Amino acid sequence: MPATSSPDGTDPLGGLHDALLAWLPTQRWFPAKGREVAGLRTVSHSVVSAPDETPGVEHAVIAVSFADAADTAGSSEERYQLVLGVQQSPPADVEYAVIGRRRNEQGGEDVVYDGLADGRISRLFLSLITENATRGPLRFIAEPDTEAPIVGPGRPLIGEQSNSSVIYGERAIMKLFRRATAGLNPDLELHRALGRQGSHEVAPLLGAIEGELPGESGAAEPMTVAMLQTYASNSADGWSMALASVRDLLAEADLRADEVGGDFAGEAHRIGKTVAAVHLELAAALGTQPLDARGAEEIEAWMLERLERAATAVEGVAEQREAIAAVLRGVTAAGPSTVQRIHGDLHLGQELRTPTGWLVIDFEGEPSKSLADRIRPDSPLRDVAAMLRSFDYAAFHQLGEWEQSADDPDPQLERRAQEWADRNRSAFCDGYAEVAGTDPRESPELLRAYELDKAVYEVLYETRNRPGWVSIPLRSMRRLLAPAGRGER
Ligand SMILES: Nc1ncnc2c1ncn2[C@@H]1O[C@H](COP(=O)(O)OP(=O)(O)O)[C@@H](O)[C@H]1O
Ligand SMILES: O=P(O)(O)O[C@H]1O[C@H](CO)[C@@H](O[C@H]2O[C@H](CO)[C@@H](O)[C@H](O)[C@H]2O)[C@H](O)[C@H]1O
Repeated sequence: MPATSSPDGTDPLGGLHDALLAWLPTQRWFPAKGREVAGLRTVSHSVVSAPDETPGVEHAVIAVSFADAADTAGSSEERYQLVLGVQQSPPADVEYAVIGRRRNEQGGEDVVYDGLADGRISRLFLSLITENATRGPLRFIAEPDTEAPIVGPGRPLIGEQSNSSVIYGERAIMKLFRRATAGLNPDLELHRALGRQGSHEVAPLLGAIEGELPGESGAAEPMTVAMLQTYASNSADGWSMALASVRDLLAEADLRADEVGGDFAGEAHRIGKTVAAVHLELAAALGTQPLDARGAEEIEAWMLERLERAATAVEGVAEQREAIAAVLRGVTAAGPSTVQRIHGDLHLGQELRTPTGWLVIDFEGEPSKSLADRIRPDSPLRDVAAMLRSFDYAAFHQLGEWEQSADDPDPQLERRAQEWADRNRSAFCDGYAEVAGTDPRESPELLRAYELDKAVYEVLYETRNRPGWVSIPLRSMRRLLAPAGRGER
């Protein structure tokens, strides 16, 4: 059971709470930027390093409470995991990751910093995984029948991320899940299931770190701390590739989407095939079940509840509330279908083009959903719809940079962006149908409901994270509501 305080009864992170409160909003993975933080408490704390090891390594879970409990995620307290490095004089290259200072048992002061910034700590974690070691409440587990490369220190991944990853010599990548949630993380669960299914569509799993989280009753519950997988070197993500293609098209005023050098349709087709293969493998590994009327009502109720939250937060949604609800009701109107485990938050940035094909990454599901909701079987059309949304995003997000003024959009540019989106959405569906054996476009009501639900989610997501982007899903919402599925953008 993780210690919640030091042996003398004091909170070992007590003196650091103010420093943590100042540090957290500066972290990319902290999703609650802009929310009013009411307080912080230590939920669990344990020492991971052996007594003679330098630097000291600690694992902690903190709970951050918010003044605005009516947040879009609806929670007033969120739990996060920390790996801390502790040393009196840490090397200069971790200075940027310093959180604060804390008195030590010798009467001196230690520097406490984000441990993943320290290559010595990431190297220690990698070797503990290969040894199947246990340290305090943490269990380091090598994936059976695989061998993690023993390489030097990890280097932190710099970039947009909801968690924190370190890369080991272009051979392996370890992701520390920042949100602390009891239960098996679906990213680990589905990578494990797909890997054991022999999937070529995901990067092979190499290991994991599991820990414990004190539950409501005080009893410890298992929790996924981190996941180690093969690093796909020489890969490019689908979002960057798609943006380059749209840029080429917008720059070539006289050419059609199929005539410009950077046409993406061939890749969109391959991505469609890859996503369908993942769905078939997930079905084979974890089963499918028929979606009866009750199940459909539950999914629909969830969508309608999200619509209410979005309508309360965003005027552009409130104005269209009834029309949106009518489309979402397509879920119960559509008749029987099948559900299974799916990705749950698919987009072009979750797909990596390697020299041999596409890989799908990050099976955590939508970050704002509870674990129970993220692992609930759902229609594969949710993933298909999310990809269709992503092609729209890629097509329209650069338009602002090309348009003379947002109030005076250039209809020619809009037409060209629309042409790119249509071409790639179709290519994706063609590829999907080829492998899945069923064409998603043959279920138009359900597909439209899932697409609109995703757009509603995106309006909320962008309002909170990237307000400058909110017009992208708002425009798509108007298009999806237009009578023939086409309209004002
Ligand atoms: N197996 C992998 N090989 C190469 N790069 C990867 C791999 N997994 C993730 N990445 C890179 O790390 C980034 C973040 O990974 P992701 O799983 O999406 O993290 P998060 O859940 O924190 O958003 C990705 O956008 C990609 O650039
Ligand atoms: O990658 P995450 O699992 O953190 O997913 C969240 O962030 C995504 C943005 O990074 C967000 O995706 C939205 O923006 C994408 C372009 O940046 C676009 O391709 C997607 O279609 C759009 O939904 C995702 O919704 C969110 O959950």
